[in-house]
Amino acid sequence: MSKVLVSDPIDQAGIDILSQVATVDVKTGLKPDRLKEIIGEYDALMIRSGTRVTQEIIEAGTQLKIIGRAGVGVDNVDVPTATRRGIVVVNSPEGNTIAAAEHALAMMLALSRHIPDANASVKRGAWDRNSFIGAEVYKKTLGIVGLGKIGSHVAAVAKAMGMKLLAYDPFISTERAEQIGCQLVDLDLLFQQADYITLHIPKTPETTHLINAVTLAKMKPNARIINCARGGIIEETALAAAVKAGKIAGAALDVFESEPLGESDLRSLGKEMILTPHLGASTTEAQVNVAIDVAEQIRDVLLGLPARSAVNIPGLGPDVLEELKPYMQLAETLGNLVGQLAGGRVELLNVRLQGELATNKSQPLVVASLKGLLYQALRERVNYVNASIEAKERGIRVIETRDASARDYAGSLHLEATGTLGTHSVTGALLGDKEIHLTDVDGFPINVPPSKYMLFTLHRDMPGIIGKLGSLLGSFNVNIASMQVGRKIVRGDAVMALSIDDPLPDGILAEITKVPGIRDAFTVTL
Ligand SMILES: NC(=O)c1ccc[n+]([C@@H]2O[C@H](COP(=O)([O-])OP(=O)(O)OC[C@H]3O[C@@H](n4cnc5c(N)ncnc54)[C@H](O)[C@@H]3O)[C@@H](O)[C@H]2O)c1
Ligand SMILES: O=C(O)[C@H](O)COP(=O)(O)O
Repeated sequence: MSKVLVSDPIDQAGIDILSQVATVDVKTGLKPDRLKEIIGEYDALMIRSGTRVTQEIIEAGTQLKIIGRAGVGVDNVDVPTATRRGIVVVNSPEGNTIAAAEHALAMMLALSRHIPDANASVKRGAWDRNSFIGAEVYKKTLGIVGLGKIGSHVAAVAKAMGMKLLAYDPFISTERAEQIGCQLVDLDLLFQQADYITLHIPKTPETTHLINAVTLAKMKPNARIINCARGGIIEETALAAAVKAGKIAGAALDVFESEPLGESDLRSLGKEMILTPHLGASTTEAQVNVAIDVAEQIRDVLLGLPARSAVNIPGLGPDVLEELKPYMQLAETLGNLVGQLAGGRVELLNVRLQGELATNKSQPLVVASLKGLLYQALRERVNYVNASIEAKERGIRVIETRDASARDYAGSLHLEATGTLGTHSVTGALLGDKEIHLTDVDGFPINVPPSKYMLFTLHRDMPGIIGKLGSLLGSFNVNIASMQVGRKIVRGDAVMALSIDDPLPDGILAEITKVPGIRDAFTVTL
């Protein structure tokens, strides 16, 4: 039975799902050294933001197949190292969207009305109404940086509260922003005009310290900043200084450069600074959502099925996956076949996506083709996660073309591999939407389902060849299950595809190529 380590607090709903297929150990608060010591026993690791999954941890996790992040941000996981080692990294992109958006809105209102400090003062026994005069958000300008899932929900609620919305997000269109009720502006204008600024962007090299002494100086003295996205987007010392000096009116932070927050100037500020301990996703509803979402994906991957929200398999979202699933198998089979026909070291793989496959959505088929191509060399070590990297490291160039006009089948895939021993090609399609058929080998039309053991010959189309080959195979006790010849012109060159019941015994290929008229022969195992 597989083993899963859960190293951060996860809702029981997720543990119950994992327990259907694995032994689950919940060990939270592990020190990095201890995690490194034990991770080698586990097939899967489930985390939140508390566990840092570094290169060292991943390399010690020799059995790891999947790392599941019960939440959105995977910045605590060394994704490139996981990818290189073929470990799927999954998250829950939407499970805590509402929780995080509501926390940002709560922070905005709490900051405007000094709720945390007013509450603390009443609890201390005071009744001080004058120190807590607030500001209304109605008719104020909210600047939203990052108009993705969380930013969009914040926009919808803020609009209903009567706020004017500005947004900065270089990756979304003006039309989309307008649909959400936001005016898309550049960052400088947003900084200059906003009364409230809320951050909903990932932490990237571009967004690190986006809020710093220079950008803070552009803001209005009554501006208030909310960060429920990621620590490090704000330069904390510069923010503390700006708030202390009254250059801006305040800030509310849920996330910090280093968590848990250590000694910090931020702690010394009064009611103009609200700090929460990374609570954005901490609602009962969000924790159930993310736990179920990620546990289901871990379960699927442990059962050999693909994950729906893998962050390191490009383009393989749930909708695409559902549509492409049968074609992924086709691509893998063709990749494996053409790799064996080409033999030697493959240097170039041409992938032609034809008919209905000639859409941008079909990109994962290129990865699946590479996975098949590399299978003979890497066996179980190659998967959808690391196939592209492994191919690149082996110097395999990939050329991807699309031909929507190919009409023989609804969709078909053509692979051509060029290697040190020559060039070979195969084409395949699905019959009845799921049965794989080879429809072409080296330019010769055939129509056969692939089987585990196959023999292909290139020969002259002339009387007697089939009989001679049959007798030869018979003399080696090889049973033929099916056989088909593909040719372009009568008595020209032809291809023969045979399905055989067992692997071809050693030495027989050389005998086959001695049969007059047979130019070449290839045996493959699929
Ligand atoms: N505090 C919490 O507990 C909590 C909970 C959930 C999510 N988060 C964080 O909130 C952030 C947003 O999450 P989401 O689910 O909305 O993500 P998302 O991917 O849906 O949206 C992010 C948006 O940021 C935009 N963006 C990227 N780079 C940008 C840049 N340089 N400038 C401006 N915009 C840029 C993207 O185009 C996208 O629209 C993430 O950092 C996530 O980790 C925090
Ligand atoms: O990226 C996220 O999903 C949030 O930061 C939530 O983090 P958490 O799961 O540790 O609460």
